[in-house]
Amino acid sequence: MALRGATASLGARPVLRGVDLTVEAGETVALLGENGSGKSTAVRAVIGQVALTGGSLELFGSPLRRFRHWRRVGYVPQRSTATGGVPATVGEVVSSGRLARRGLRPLGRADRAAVAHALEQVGLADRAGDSVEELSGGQHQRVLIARALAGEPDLLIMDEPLAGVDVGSQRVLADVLRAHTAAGGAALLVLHELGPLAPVISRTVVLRGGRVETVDDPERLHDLACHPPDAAEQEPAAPHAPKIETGLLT
Ligand SMILES: Nc1ncnc2c1ncn2[C@@H]1O[C@H](COP(=O)(O)OP(=O)(O)OP(=O)(O)O)[C@@H](O)[C@H]1O
Repeated sequence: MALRGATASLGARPVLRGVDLTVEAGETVALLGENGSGKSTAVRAVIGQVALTGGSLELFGSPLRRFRHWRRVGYVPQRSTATGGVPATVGEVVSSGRLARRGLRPLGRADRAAVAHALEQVGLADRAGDSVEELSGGQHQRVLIARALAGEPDLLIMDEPLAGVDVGSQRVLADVLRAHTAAGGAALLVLHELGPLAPVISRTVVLRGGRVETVDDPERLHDLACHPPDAAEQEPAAPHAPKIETGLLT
């Protein structure tokens, strides 16, 4: 996946102002930055939900206008936008992740196996028959992750997957990502903090004001990404800070 010089506006507001962002097979890239810096807009541009006004987007080597293999892309939206009051079981929600693959055909054996595997990966194999309304917030998030995994995507995109999620669920996600990239998949995650995901992040990209921020001092990544500038002196840097994106992508 490659965004190059991407610009986009929401209403009259320019939100992306020249973003370069690449994610290669086998990589997990974290997109960080302050509230309103354009992270969600950038990932929504990658899945075609926000139109670019300039620059380009390539998915698996094809320019967006020629790209048809959406089944290769799995998306986990910000939790609050995804599940408002839909009465469905965990199994039904996760099965909907197969839609792009099977169209309107009934679930086949491969579909059922993928759904079962996805539920197992997120530790919800025993909850398939439960209503999603009976789940906690963190379990809800796991369901959305399982829904994306069920589609067996090559590129997994998640918008703030750690929001409101306990350490146990964060570790589950780290395991999911490890398995995904070990199998050659790629992932792009919008995050506010790396937390337990730090060991599985290959690269971080920091957005500020709709542009990729140059981070000269890797020690300051954590502060630049997660805290307002005036808090920068108070917090230590993440112990295993991954490679920092400099804004000059090739
Ligand atoms: N529908 C909209 N119309 C106009 N402006 C919008 C709209 N949605 C978001 N914005 C603005 O676009 C900018 C970027 O928003 P975006 O959601 O991409 O930021 P973000 O980095 O994901 O923030 P957060 O960390 O708070 O989720 C913000 O200034 C926001 O106010």
